[in-house]
Amino acid sequence: MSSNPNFVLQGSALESRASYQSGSPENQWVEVLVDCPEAEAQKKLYTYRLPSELQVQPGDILSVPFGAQVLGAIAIRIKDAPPPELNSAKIKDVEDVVSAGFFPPSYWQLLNRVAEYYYTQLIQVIRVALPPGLLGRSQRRIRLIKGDKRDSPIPNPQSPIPNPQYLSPAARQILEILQAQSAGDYSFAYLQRQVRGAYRAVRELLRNNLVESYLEPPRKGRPKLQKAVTLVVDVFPIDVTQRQREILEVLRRRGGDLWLTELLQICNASSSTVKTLEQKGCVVIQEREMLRSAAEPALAEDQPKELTNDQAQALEVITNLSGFSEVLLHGVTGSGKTEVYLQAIAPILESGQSALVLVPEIGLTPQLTDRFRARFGNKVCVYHSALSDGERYDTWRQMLAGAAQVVIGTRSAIFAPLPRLGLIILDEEHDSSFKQDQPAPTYHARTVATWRAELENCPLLLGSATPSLETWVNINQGFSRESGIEGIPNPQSPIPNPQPPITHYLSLPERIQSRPLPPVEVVDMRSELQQGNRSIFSRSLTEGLQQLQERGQQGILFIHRRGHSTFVSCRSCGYVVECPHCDVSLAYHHTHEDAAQLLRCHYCNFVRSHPQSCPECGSPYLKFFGSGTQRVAQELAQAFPQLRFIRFDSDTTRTKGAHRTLLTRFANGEADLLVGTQMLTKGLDLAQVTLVGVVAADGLLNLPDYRASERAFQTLTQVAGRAGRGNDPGRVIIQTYTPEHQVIQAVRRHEYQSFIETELQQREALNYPPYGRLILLRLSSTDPAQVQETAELLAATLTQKDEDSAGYEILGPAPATILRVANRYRWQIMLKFAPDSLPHLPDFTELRFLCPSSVSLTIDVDPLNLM
Ligand SMILES: Nc1ncnc2c1ncn2[C@@H]1O[C@H](COP(=O)(O)OP(=O)(O)OP(=O)(O)O)[C@@H](O)[C@H]1O
Ligand SMILES: [Zn+2]
Ligand SMILES: [Zn+2]
Repeated sequence: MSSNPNFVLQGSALESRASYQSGSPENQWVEVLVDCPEAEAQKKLYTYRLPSELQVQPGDILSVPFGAQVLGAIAIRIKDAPPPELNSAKIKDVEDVVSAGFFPPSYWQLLNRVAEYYYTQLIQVIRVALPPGLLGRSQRRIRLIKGDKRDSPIPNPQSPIPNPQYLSPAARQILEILQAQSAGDYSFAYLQRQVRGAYRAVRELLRNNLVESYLEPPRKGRPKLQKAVTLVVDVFPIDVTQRQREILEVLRRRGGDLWLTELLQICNASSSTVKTLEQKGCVVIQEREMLRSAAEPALAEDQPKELTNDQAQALEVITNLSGFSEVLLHGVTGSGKTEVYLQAIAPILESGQSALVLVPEIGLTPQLTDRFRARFGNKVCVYHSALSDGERYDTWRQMLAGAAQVVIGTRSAIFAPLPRLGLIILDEEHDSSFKQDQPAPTYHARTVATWRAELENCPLLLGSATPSLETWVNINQGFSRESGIEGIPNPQSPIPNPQPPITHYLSLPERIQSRPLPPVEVVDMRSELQQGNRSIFSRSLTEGLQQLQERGQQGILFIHRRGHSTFVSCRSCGYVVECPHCDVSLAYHHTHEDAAQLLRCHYCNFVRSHPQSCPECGSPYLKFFGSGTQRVAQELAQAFPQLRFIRFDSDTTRTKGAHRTLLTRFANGEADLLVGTQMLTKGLDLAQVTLVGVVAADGLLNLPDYRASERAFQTLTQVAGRAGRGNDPGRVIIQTYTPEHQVIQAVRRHEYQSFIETELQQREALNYPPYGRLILLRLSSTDPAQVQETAELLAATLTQKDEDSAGYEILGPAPATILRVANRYRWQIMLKFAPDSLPHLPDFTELRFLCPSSVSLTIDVDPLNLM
């Protein structure tokens, strides 16, 4: 394992840094992030005094006394004075620098930039970036530097016992203790117990380069070691028995390398037999690190495909990029964007660099990760929040090791500590799951990716069939800025450029093999009703579903909501059953015939049984409104008893691996139809899917949000794009009560560009993103009066700032669309401003200072979700 020069993780690499120079300024203090649960609960930085002989930079890893322990900590800020509220006599000293420059400067800059832009504390950003427990409860240890490794001032480097005359008695005592033990290695705490003045004495020894200090990684995160058996001879010696020969043969057939347990299992042998083989010099048994990467099935190898012309052109531009640039790969659904990513990554890996690929939700796209694994094998590493802490820790260590690799991950993987980054890719860049609403930092992975690419001086590739308006405008502006052309970039006539533009627009306007995009049929559900069809399935959709089995094809049915019905209401008095903790109606859940009938809150998860009669007037006539996945599933079972379907929503995919299992069953043809929500719109590439049905598009269209149209267009286009990706032509049926809606019309005609132009005009008129910027202050409290008062106070404070030409407009304060969620009352203040003039907001601590402890405040920068 080669160690990377920038990220130094103790335990795998040692840092012997000359940080003990004298003459550094007296009286400095350092604020540190201490990594342990107690400190974390306090949500604050701790201040320590810097002994004059220590030189510390932000980003260094230190060891500090904390309570009775000595813990790992990250230096955040150097200060010339201690905080006034602390008694400076009581401030403890930093013990030592354990690892200098743990964060390379560019990475440290990135974290600081995120903290600044998103009005949040650096400590919060570091928590998002670091896997939990990376430094937690690390133990500081001291070990002898062996004579041959010592580039010391001692004349004879081979001398086993250095001349101790110039050392203090305490230092000599410690040296003796270490030398008396074969490994020459003790915990610092142990030495402190044995020797008075151990602290100074160890520093003396460090200064003389006689010992080294390191942090032992936390126990729970320790790499898992396991015995591996490696074949080391080509020709088997004659003295091996028949049985031993069999074992060697197995090992050879399996590539000469197996875990011991595996080998024993396969051969049904005992470990003593394998030991004998080791004694005979045929194999070596070694402890090796076993990476706890999430278990994934073995995959057949996959070769690069021969590219279409469009793909080849796009790839050519991408591979010729050098340095920072932003590239939009705008390819219709099924146009082969993923193949372009794969072939863009290959040369990066060959040159010893790494690539980072961000995807919306990893569980939903096992197919995508499979394609990467099939192409790049064990160079692929998956990183997302659903991994266990141990898995995350291992993945981090693997990334730090610095070998060329591909990391595929969700939002937070943008902070993956990959050295030598050569390319960043965001697949489905328009997807809103790249944005974190809360907790802070409320970052958008695309924004952070832009900064990271800039800092690492590498290209950023954004891929989508339906690019976000932000990206569209951004690419367009960069393009025209550099090349001097106005308006929408035209990929058909690339403008010759003396200097390469910093943004590029690449288009894949056709599907692979010139397959047509599926025709989209819009069904007006009002006329269905007029003609006497009361079913939730139109006649077209019914016919389409009936044909599936006959033709041996598969379909996808998209429903906007999970559950059975969105709400339950009394026919006699109109009462609607609501959540006792939130201002929303409860959704009715009924999964199958014998299952309990439940009412569930989709905001706080409150559950109650379904009442037999109206809680208000006692009437037995309760009616269900709004169809969710369960209701549709029940109606399907009634109307099409032969049809085999799989329900795919967050209720059926709760368990680990459920996504993969259900999708694999579907791909294997165990069902005719996949019925589900939003989750199935992404990246599904199945040749046998010909029919896509949208049961009711209206739920998507009429949301109280300025982004509703953009989002509806993206979702419907993506879901429609699942049809007809193989040889059989596809067909899409969208049912709606508003067939004339511009979103429906744009989806029907596969018209991205004209849709987006209309949309952009509306945004510009209202000064909404991407033309204006927004910051949303979210306040919440269990006390309705207090949160309202605080919101008013904050708004008043911000208004004063406004008079000093703060450069923003204030909307609100106003109660959130749903005032109460999980017993917390929510208020909001919106700030609107021009994108090029940063507002002069009071900083976070100032605003936070105005909030009583019972009111929590989140600053959502560039919010996507305004609810
Ligand atoms: N050059 C090629 N020749 C043959 N098949 C290809 C080629 N490029 C891609 N494909 C295949 O075409 C299918 C669609 O490609 P892919 O899934 O990459 O499209 P996409 O643009 O990412 O789609 P979406 O955005 O809809 O998820 C895949 O099965 C892929 O293996
Ligand atoms: Zn009633
Ligand atoms: Zn609730």
